[in-house]
Amino acid sequence: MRITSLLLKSSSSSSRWIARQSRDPYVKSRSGSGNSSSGSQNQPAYRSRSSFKLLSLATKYPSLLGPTTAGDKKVIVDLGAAPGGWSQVVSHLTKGRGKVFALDILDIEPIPGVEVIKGDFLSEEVREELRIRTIHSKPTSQNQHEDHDKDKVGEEYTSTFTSTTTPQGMVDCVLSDMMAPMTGNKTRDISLSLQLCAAATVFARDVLKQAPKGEEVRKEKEKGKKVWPGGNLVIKFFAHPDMDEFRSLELDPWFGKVVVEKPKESRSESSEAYWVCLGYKGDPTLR
Ligand SMILES: C[S@@+](CC[C@H](N)C(=O)[O-])C[C@H]1O[C@@H](n2cnc3c(N)ncnc32)[C@H](O)[C@@H]1O
Repeated sequence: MRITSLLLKSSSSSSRWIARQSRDPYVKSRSGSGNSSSGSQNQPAYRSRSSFKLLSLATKYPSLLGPTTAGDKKVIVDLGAAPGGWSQVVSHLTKGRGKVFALDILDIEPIPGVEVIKGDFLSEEVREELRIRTIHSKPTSQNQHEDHDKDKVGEEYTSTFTSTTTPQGMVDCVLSDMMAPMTGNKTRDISLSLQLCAAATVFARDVLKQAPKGEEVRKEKEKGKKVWPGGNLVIKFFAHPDMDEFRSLELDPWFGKVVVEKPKESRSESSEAYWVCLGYKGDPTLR
């Protein structure tokens, strides 16, 4: 194909993209009138269109960012966080009282209360650094690390946790909106996406708070609704039979409840969806 036709092809797809963006209400409200710091009192401006997907999920699942215990500080990990929309939402919903770790290969402009880590999540060293940072995060009333308190920082503290097993997770919620650049080759794209899902899942198993044995699910006193006391995981995936198999083997047995969600803000022509995994129960073979 000649380069001119490639250019023509890309310019017509660019115009389609621009037209679609200008019609998209979530793109319009993302940055107010072009100023990303603008926004109303109730609805702050967010950096990404994707922010509205997380807002939608958090509205449907009020304890998504962590079991709602008054005064409890949440620890939340945001994977594939750039430009920072989901972290802004988390910071907003936790009223700045949570501890948020945002990781991406790309730069993320600072967000108050959010600790940014730049690195490739598929690198074992990067995952290990993030895991250690979550262990150093401020303990919550529920955490079971009282013997690893703040004065145990530095080498001793770190070396205690350099093994791949965390005795008890510190994290209330792991969010993954990670998405590798699409190559157009479906087999390759699904395989890359599966790799990211697998890395996020293994990491979540290592760091999430685990529901106490025998208390994996309970009913709320007032409304009689079911609640899952363990930590939660949200992962973006692309619909494919391999993904269904991944879910039934790697997610369903480990969580109290796993649901597929396609927020209305997610474009209908995209095969993306999210697994919302509630109530981490731990290794099914050990229960
Ligand atoms: C859809 S965007 C995330 C948008 C973000 N949730 C927001 O609201 O601003 C997907 C992100 O995944 C990141 N990503 C893809 N592969 C990654 C990897 N291996 N490690 C870290 N980040 C990765 C990309 O750099 C990209 O910023």
